[in-house]
Amino acid sequence: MASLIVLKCGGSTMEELPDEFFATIAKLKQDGKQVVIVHGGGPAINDLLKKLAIEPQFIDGLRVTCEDTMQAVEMVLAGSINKFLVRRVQQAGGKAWGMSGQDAGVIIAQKTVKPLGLVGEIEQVNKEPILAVLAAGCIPVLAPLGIAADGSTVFNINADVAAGAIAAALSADKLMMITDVPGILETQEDGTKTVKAEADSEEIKQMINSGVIYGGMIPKVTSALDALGQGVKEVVICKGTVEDLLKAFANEKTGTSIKGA
Ligand SMILES: Nc1ncnc2c1ncn2[C@@H]1O[C@H](COP(=O)(O)OP(=O)(O)O)[C@@H](O)[C@H]1O
Ligand SMILES: CC(=O)N[C@@H](CCC(=O)OP(=O)(O)O)C(=O)O
Repeated sequence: MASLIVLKCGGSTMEELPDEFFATIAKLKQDGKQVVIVHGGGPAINDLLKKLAIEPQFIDGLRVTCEDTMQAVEMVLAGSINKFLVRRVQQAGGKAWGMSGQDAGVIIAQKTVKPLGLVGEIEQVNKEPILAVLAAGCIPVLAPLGIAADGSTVFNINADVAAGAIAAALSADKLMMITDVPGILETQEDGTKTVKAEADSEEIKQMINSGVIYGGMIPKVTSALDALGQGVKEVVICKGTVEDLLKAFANEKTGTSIKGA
């Protein structure tokens, strides 16, 4: 298959990604590149919970998900955000096929043993439905939900974790984590912040321990390392500018590049 890139679009970017972002993806697809989008939606879930008078709660960056919260998560991720992205791709001339990890059993998950309620841990990713969507000439747009093996339960899955597992199952050439910062930032002695061009697993562990990497960046880098351990060639953390996309597909450096040992 042609080179395949998984794009994880963070909820933090939903209102920021310009038309040119989607036009570039549609053009890359026309040129024979394979693109799979996995999206988040944390801020939009928080907005809906606020309207429902439910206080969002997180442990280590993961949402504590009671049944009422799960309903809101499903509405936002599989509903509004997923279809918003489908419309953006189609407005840009591409053909998008929105689905969640529940559909066709793409993400089989089980309830985490952590005290997080209906948060799922991924047991298996079934890549065939994604490959079928690609073969149909469409761009798969996936919401990070999982389904129990017996079909009984829907689970909330962090989008970075879902994107890493999907990239691994597809043996993607690259996983691009598109977020609201241009890469992993480090503070220099003079106080300026610079993007770290490359990071390996040792450096990442040190940056987590020293607090340089915190909050929402933690699931990104841990999922990146997991994906690399499972055969993904490179993970890039970046803002997803048109330049970032073109460089990534041309195999040039952009943002922070994380490579396996
Ligand atoms: N070293 C770091 N460099 C850049 N961002 C960092 C770092 N450590 C933590 N972050 C935080 O991670 C955030 C991105 O994660 P998150 O808010 O979960 O975004 P998304 O919705 O795109 O997944 C940044 O906005 C920043 O606040
Ligand atoms: C278990 C868990 O935390 N799920 C996330 C799923 C969405 C997500 O990850 O969105 P971002 O990419 O915008 O962070 C949540 O409920 O917020």
